[in-house]
Parts: sequence; C-alpha cells; structure tokens
Amino acid sequence: MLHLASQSPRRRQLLEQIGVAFAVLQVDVAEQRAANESPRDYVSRVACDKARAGWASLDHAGDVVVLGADTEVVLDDEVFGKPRDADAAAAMLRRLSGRTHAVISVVWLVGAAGEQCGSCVSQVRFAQLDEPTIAAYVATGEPFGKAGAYAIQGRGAMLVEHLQGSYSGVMGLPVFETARLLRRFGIIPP
Ligand SMILES: Cc1cn([C@H]2C[C@H](O)[C@@H](COP(=O)(O)OP(=O)(O)OP(=O)(O)O)O2)c(=O)[nH]c1=O
Repeated sequence: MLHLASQSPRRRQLLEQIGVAFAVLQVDVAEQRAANESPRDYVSRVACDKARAGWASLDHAGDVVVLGADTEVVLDDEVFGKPRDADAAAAMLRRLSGRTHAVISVVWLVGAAGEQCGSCVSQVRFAQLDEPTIAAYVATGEPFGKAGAYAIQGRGAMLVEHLQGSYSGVMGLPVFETARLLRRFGIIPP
C-alpha cells in the first residue's frame, strides 16, 4: 500500500491522475536550507525527510511504501519557498519577472526494500510583470502555499512565457519519475 507523506492537494491530484491508490500521512518536517547546501541537495534532503518521517510513523504491517516529495523555485542560487505573506509573495514575483528560473522537484520512496529517489529540474521563463499585474495576482490568494508564489496549474499559467521540463514537476510531483519509482517498488505494474 502506498502512503503519501504530503498535505499538498497537487500531489494528491497528480497521483490520482495516474490511477494509483494511496493513503495520506501527516508529517511535519523542518524546511531550512543549511549553509553550503546546494539547492538540489536541499530539495532532495527535505523530500527524503518527509518520506522517512512517514515511514517512521507507520507500524510496517504489510507491504508499505511511503512517498515524500519537495518542490522549490531557484533563482541565482537562492531558494524561493512558500511566501509567508502578501509582501513576500509580491517580492518573489518581482524577482521572477522577465527572468528564467529553475524549479527543482525531488521524490523519494521509502519501503522495506530500501530508499530510492527521482528528480527533475525544469526551466520556467516569466513574462515581464508590472506592479498592477503582481498586485492583482497576489490578491487572488493563489501564491500562498506555492513555492515561488505562483501556480502554473492556475492563473499563474498567464505569467509563464515558456516551460522547458516537466509540467507535473513544477506542480509538485514529477509524474514520469514518480511512475518509474512506483514500478520499481511494485506499486504499479511494469
Ligand atoms: C511552482 C509551483 C509550486 N506549487 C506548489 C507545489 C507544492 O505543494 C508547493 C511547494 O511546497 P512543498 O514544500 O514542496 O510542499 P507542500 O508544503 O505544499 O506539501 P508537503 O510538504 O506536505 O508535501 O508549491 C504549485 O502548486 N504550482 C507551481 O507552479
């Protein structure tokens, strides 16, 4: 049985999209990048921490596999997590305006058979955003709870001029890489 160690509705939606049955686990993991930790290593560590915390919370009866994932926006080696308020959201969007940033998504599966990960890095180019556009977007409330203060699956799609990489990865769970892992763990057929 697959357990999703995530509160993200996007991750639930993407797993449902590929027809996988799963249960949701609540885990609480600190998201704090260490000094000298690369953005890629940071995202991977947090995703792994989520999966391990989920695994630790279960009694391991039966064939249990836990999925943890993390997604962050990276610009100039700076990691943009979820904005804490409207000012922080507007500041992130100002920084992303007219530039190309990376979205790193890492997924870990933890089970009795061991631990494995998959990852993807997408490049997203934002249109030039003026202040009224930023203010109107923040006022929709959509930036909250989203890394980089936007949602490509929502109104935020209007800000994205170009995407190279994985749409589902930007949304929070790279489906291709996730499916490959789920096959290896016997959750979906080969
Ligand atoms: C860039 C981008 C991010 N996001 C979301 C996906 C993730 O939910 C969130 C990044 O935060 P995460 O810390 O990866 O995930 P989370 O806090 O939502 O959920 P949990 O830790 O319980 O697994 O940003 C979008 O929905 N659309 C986007 O376009």
